[in-house]
Amino acid sequence: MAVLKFPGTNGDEDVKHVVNLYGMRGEVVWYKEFKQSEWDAVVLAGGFSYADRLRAGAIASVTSAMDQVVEAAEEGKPVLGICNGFQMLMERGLMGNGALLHNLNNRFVCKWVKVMVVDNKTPWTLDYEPGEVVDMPVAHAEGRYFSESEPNNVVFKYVENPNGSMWDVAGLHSPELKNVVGLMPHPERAAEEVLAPPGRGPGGSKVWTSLRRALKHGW
Ligand SMILES: NC(=O)CC[C@H](N)C(=O)O
Repeated sequence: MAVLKFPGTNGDEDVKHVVNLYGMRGEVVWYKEFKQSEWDAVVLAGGFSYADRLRAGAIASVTSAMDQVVEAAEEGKPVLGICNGFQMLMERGLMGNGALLHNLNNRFVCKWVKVMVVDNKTPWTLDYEPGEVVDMPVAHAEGRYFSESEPNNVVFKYVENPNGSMWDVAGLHSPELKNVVGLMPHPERAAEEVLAPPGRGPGGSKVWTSLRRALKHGW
C-alpha cells in the first residue's frame, strides 16, 4: 500500500506502522514519485500539506500525484483519505457535494470521539456492523462538513460531534466509487489497545482488518 506524503504531511509514518502491524506492506511514497500502477491501495495521510494554504487540501488536490490517485480510484483500487487526505479528496471533487469548513468554534479540535459506522459496504469498513459505534481521535481545524442537502454517501457519523458538522458527517465515500473513502477521525491512531485513553477503545482497528480482507478476498 502506498502512503502518500506531500510537503507538510505528518501522519504517514503512523499509517505505515499500522498497515505493517496488520500484516500488509505499507510504504511512504513522496508525492512526486507516486505511480499508482505499482500499488494495490493508496492512503492519503493526514497533516498540513502546503501548510493548509488557500484551504486545507486545496493545493495537494491539484498535483499530478492526485491525478494518479484518481486513476487508481477509477481502476477500483481502495483509496482512503484520512483527515487532511479527506480534505484533498473533497477539494478534488471526488466526494460529491459539500465542503469541509472551519470548525464551528474556529479552533483546532483534538479529542477522542464516538463515531458510528453507517456503511460497511466499502473495502475500508467491511468488518464493522452497520450502526456500530467506536472510538477514534480527531485532530483538525477544518473538518466541519457543509452541504446544501443531506448527502447519501455517508460512511461515518459522529455520535459526539466535535466540530458542528452538518448531519454529524464524519466520513463519506465517493458517490460513484465505493472504493474511495475519506474521514476526519484518525483510524491509524486508534488501532492499538495501548494507545486508547481510559474508557475508549481502538475503534479504528477494523479499518485495517477490513482492508486486509478486501485485498485478499475482494469485497
Ligand atoms: N490532522 C489533520 O490531518 C489536520 C488537517 C488540517 N491541517 C486541519 O487542521 O484541518
